[in-house]
Amino acid sequence: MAAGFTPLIELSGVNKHFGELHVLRDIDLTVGRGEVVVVIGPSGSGKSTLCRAINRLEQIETGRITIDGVPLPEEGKGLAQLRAEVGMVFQSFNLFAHKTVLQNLMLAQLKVRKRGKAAAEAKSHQLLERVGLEAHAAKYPAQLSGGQQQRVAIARALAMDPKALLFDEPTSALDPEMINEVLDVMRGLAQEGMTMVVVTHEMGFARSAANRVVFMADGQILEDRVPEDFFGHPETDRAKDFLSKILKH
Ligand SMILES: Nc1ncnc2c1ncn2[C@@H]1O[C@H](COP(=O)(O)OP(=O)(O)OP(=O)(O)O)[C@@H](O)[C@H]1O
Repeated sequence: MAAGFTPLIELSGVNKHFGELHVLRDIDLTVGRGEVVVVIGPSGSGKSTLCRAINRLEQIETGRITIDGVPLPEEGKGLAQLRAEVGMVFQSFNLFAHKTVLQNLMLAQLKVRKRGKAAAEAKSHQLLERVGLEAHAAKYPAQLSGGQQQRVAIARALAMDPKALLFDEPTSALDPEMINEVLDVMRGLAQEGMTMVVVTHEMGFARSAANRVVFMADGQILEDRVPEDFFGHPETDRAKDFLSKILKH
């Protein structure tokens, strides 16, 4: 964790296998309140699995994950609450196709947050305004561009008043011209102090918005440093190799 932050998300000694594959190896990671941690690394290094483990979309075998000092709940109500408090934004948006944009934003507010209809509706409109999509409230996801759908997904996560947001390759499914409209919303959140863990291949975002860059390879965290240090002087051969390949593109 960078200096000046207090811990919000803590992983210690986390291990997970998929069959023979040791996908998370003794992961220790602390994310401070208000900190933006960008997770990068080669394909298959365990970045998504790490992100999903924090939201308990993947079960870990050994180790401990806590949010605000409280271990992740096992199941049931506590799990829905966790996923509200630590929202996740996926590569594929995961909006309900048969619901309007407004309904997508309202659903979990009514069901999980137990907000009244008027309060949920007001909050939804306010967030749609914030991500620049107020005019699209009555549309269905398929009527929006990918970038717009992802901004709806971010607004939906924000509607739960999360303590933190996890982003799993939020721009990987987007056409290049739409990437920035999503990254701009994320930069805004970072500036406002949202705690964020972001798995991404967008190195520009990592450089400009991250407090720390976590570099993973083969299920391990090999480097965990401030962006200037990581990009300026990567320490491990794996990171040097990764950066030389990715920065060529
Ligand atoms: N449900 C699963 N069952 C079996 N293997 C899986 C499963 N999910 C992921 N894996 C494997 O675990 C490894 C790590 O996957 P993960 O998606 O966490 O990597 P990643 O670093 O996010 O990769 P990418 O950048 O390609 O998304 C990969 O080899 C992947 O094929």
